Amino acid sequence: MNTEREEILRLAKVDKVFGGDVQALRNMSLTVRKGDFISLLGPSGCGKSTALRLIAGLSVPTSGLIDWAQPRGKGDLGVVFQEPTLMPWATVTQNVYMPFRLEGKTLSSVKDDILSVLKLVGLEKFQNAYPRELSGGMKMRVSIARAMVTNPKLILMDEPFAALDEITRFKLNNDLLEMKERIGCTVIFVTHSVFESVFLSDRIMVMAARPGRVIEEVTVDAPYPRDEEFRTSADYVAHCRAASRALEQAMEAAA
Ligand SMILES: Nc1ncnc2c1ncn2[C@@H]1O[C@H](COP(=O)(O)OP(=O)(O)OP(=O)(O)O)[C@@H](O)[C@H]1O
Repeated sequence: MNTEREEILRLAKVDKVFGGDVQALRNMSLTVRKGDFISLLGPSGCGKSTALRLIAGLSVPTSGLIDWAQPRGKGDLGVVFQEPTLMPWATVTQNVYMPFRLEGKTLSSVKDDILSVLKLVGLEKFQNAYPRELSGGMKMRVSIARAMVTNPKLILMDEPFAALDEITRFKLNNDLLEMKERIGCTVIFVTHSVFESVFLSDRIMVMAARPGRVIEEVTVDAPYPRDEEFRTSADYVAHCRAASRALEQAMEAAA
């Protein structure tokens, strides 16, 4: 990990308590630097989505701080959910245009940005298609394009590939890393999957439930770009073993 890279965001001792007694997150600290690919890995209920919602500003911490290094502007944050959440009545282009529309920009002024992100996700031939004409993987690509189109400082992804079949998921994992290389974005990615977290991330925050907390940070120091060769390498397996062990400890800690 290169600590020289520009800092984007810092969480310091963040707690989130719901309804006075559900401690969804305890004492979470995390520094996010430009270019990081960080996974939040843990069992159901360990506070992964709560952490993303706090970072997105959709919820406020009960205590602790969430500090952006620079004031966050519109378009500085992209979010991808497990469901693609596309507007069924709108074309691919119109769906990807949405974040710009919220910024008050006209479609004609951002057409080139939309085309270039659709090329990035491999959907330039589907600009005028409607969501019902697309496969699950293609819909997720549109959702990723919509999150990336404003060139945000940070992209939050909440189990985006969990509902997809394994082959589509592997392909999207590969493509996501390729996109990250090409546009140099910064990602926080929520997943239940050890294999996915190791393939994608340079840092894995392994979390435990009741209360939700980070119990270990696993560093995946394998270089990018990563491809199918990495997925079958001894290095990959060794990192998966380390992350699995940390996850087992997380499950034991919550038992
Ligand atoms: N709005 C809310 N009100 C009350 N409790 C909540 C609320 N949101 C989350 N929780 C509780 O906080 C804890 C953490 O939830 P969270 O959804 O962040 O976990 P998660 O790790 O993302 O789980 P999953 O992997 O199942 O999505 C859980 O016990 C959950 O029931």
